[in-house]
Amino acid sequence: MTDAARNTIYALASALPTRSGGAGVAVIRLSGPRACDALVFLTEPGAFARGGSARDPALPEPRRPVLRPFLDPANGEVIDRGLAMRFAAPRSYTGEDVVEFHLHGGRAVIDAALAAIARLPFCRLAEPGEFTRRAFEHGKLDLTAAEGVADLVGAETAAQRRQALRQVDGALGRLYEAWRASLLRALAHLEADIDFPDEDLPQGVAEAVRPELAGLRSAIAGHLADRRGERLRDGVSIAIVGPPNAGKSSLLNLIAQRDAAIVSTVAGTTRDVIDVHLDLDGYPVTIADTAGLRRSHDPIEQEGVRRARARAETADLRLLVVPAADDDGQALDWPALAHDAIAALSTWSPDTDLVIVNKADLLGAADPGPEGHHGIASMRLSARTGAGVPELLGRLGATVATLLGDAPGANDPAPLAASDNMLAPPPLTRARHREALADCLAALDRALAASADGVAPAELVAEDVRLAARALGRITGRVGVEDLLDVIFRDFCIGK
Ligand SMILES: Nc1nc2c(ncn2[C@@H]2O[C@H](COP(=O)(O)OP(=O)(O)OP(=O)(O)O)[C@@H](O)[C@H]2O)c(=O)[nH]1
Ligand SMILES: [K+]
Ligand SMILES: [Mg+2]
Repeated sequence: MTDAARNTIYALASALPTRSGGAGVAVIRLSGPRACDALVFLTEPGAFARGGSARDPALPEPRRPVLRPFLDPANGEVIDRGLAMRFAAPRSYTGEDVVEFHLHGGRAVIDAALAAIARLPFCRLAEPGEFTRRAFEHGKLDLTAAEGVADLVGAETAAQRRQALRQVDGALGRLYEAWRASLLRALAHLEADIDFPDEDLPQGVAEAVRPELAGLRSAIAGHLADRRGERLRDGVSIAIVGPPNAGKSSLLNLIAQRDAAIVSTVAGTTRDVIDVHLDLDGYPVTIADTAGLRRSHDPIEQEGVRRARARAETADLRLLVVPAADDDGQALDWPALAHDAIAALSTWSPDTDLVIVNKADLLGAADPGPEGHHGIASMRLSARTGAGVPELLGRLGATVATLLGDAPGANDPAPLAASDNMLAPPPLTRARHREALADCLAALDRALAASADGVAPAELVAEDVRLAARALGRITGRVGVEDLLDVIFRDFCIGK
């Protein structure tokens, strides 16, 4: 049988069993023209040898699970007993005939079941993302919703889950399609002018579509300027920076609740950037510990300081840690240390960043120090005793919520607390969308410039409006995406 004929695909849809054991249930999914034949062959003794088919009486009603033995079609051995269910095309996830088996989740069961399916000559193992790709190809969802499926499976926090689910439901796709529809309307006007140039129009058509194009331009520019969706998908990035031995790694370990970074009395211990991913009040954050900022002759430490600076510059939020005392308990001039560190980096933001005066356990109550540093608020804590850390986390949580466009506390388990945010237009979530929107914006700018003088030929404006619409169509998958599909679905894992 040729590979093209093996177009009924199968895969384990649930997680692989780990070394410590399997889950209670494993789900194996098949999709394609002969999924129902597979169901019969895998559950009806002797059917494979007989050459039975989907018309076999053994086929259950669609969407009704039935308890069946799961057989090896080669020799009839019962591998497991579980639920079998089918979905008839087009009313299925992929739009094709789909069959699901719910078996026991142990490794031996899964291995034997997959090997049994592989013996059916018309079945092959699915590629990563192939189920969702087929769903896209059958018009079940647009590309943004397909990407939402991958994000939903990968979501680690409540806010990420909400954003991904909204995208699966098509909110982002609808926004882009509405923009595209308004471009296509403008294009239709322009084309009418091209086709019937002698009609006496009160005003140049190119000029007449300007308000619509200008409105769209500002909506897209606003959408591009909003980084909340990407921050939520990728995690808000927090950089811990400061002079050597300030206790940066100690603070990271305390927040992470594990020994992620080496702590020692030696100044210059940390060299690489150490990232820790955390769920902060339901929001995803990545906290980076970095090398202490100082001049050094050691090329490795120099590279560490370069990386620390680079991370601090690109982070969404900076925590500048300064020590209030040295290891012998001698008070240090920490305001001066803070001043130097602030002067050494260019990207400080009083809205988000904090100066953390660490080793407060060594600091007499007598030394409150200045409250603000170049407008950046400060707080004291002790990475040794943990004093002040809950306050820090509370403040970080509120700042992260604000960065993501939520009211502080919106993620608290209150009824539909985030509903306000749900009514706002969905934000941009991916670099792929950003690139296409930037192309769209550039084409719109050209169209607006060409139509500004009022005498531009409609053809000229129409061409750029067409390009702008095309750029939007590529986001949802309406136009010219064949070349993109392999890249997009490669990011999925097998079984999705
Ligand atoms: N007393 C006291 N000591 C602390 C505190 N935080 C850190 N230390 C000590 O300060 C020393 C340096 O801590 P680190 O966490 O390695 O400091 P760092 O800023 O990561 O240092 P580098 O990576 O070398 O830049 C260690 O001996 C810690 O135990 C604190 O709150 N109080
Ligand atoms: K150190
Ligand atoms: Mg360190």
